[in-house]
Amino acid sequence: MLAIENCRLTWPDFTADYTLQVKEGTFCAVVGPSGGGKTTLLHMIAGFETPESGTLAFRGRSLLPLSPAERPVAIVFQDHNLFPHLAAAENVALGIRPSLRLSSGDRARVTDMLEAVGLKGFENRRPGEMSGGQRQRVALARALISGRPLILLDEPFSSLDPHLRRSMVALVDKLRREKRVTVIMSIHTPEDVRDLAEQMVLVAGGGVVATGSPSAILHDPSLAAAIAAEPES
Ligand SMILES: Nc1ncnc2c1ncn2[C@@H]1O[C@H](COP(=O)(O)OP(=O)(O)OP(=O)(O)O)[C@@H](O)[C@H]1O
Repeated sequence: MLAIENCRLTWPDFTADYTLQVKEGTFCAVVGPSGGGKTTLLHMIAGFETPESGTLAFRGRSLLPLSPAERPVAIVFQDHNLFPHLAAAENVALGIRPSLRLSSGDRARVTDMLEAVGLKGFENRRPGEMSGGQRQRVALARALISGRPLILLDEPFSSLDPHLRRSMVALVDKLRREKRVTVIMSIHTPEDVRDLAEQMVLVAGGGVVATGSPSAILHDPSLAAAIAAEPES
């Protein structure tokens, strides 16, 4: 279980206070209006933002004393954060060996992971030689190969066309099951995750406004205004 209780962050123009529980192994989608606090929530779980108060624990252990590198968390950013001068295999290998001194076992794991995300044969391609969807597959592979049980994805597919976006969400869901990880993904287009996410969290005004099954959230008339505030990317 990921348990977040009254985690508060204050900036001059924005106050956030998050309370949320996510069961392990779940596909959890975070939706809500632009500027509502989705990215801030993910950054806080990853350790890039530190709450002034509250508790944040995974498997009963507080994450707050841990640096981002020490947390059981891997994050995929919207802009993928790949190193442009490194090949796909090296970018993925950074998830297990930041030094890039790879054993033959490491190389085999990288090849297997690239195959799992549908990039067999792309080992030597650099990010600039791949499409947006392929780059996000590399970023996903790097997050998954780390073996960290909590995978955060911050609007990872919003630059992709709707068809590709949906197939990437389906890939994330398939890999979540295979690798038995917990996925928390923020997304601007709730309909893309309606059939696959088990938990949907509506974040607005710096807090969790509602959480439940996607159909419960998306069919609740009192939440429609906040959800409809979402621009189609
Ligand atoms: N380091 C910071 N310092 C000050 N304000 C910040 C900081 N980080 C985020 N904010 C503010 O927090 C608010 C929430 O931002 P956040 O990026 O979490 O929203 P979001 O829901 O992810 O939006 P979007 O859907 O547009 O990505 C915004 O008003 C933003 O300006």
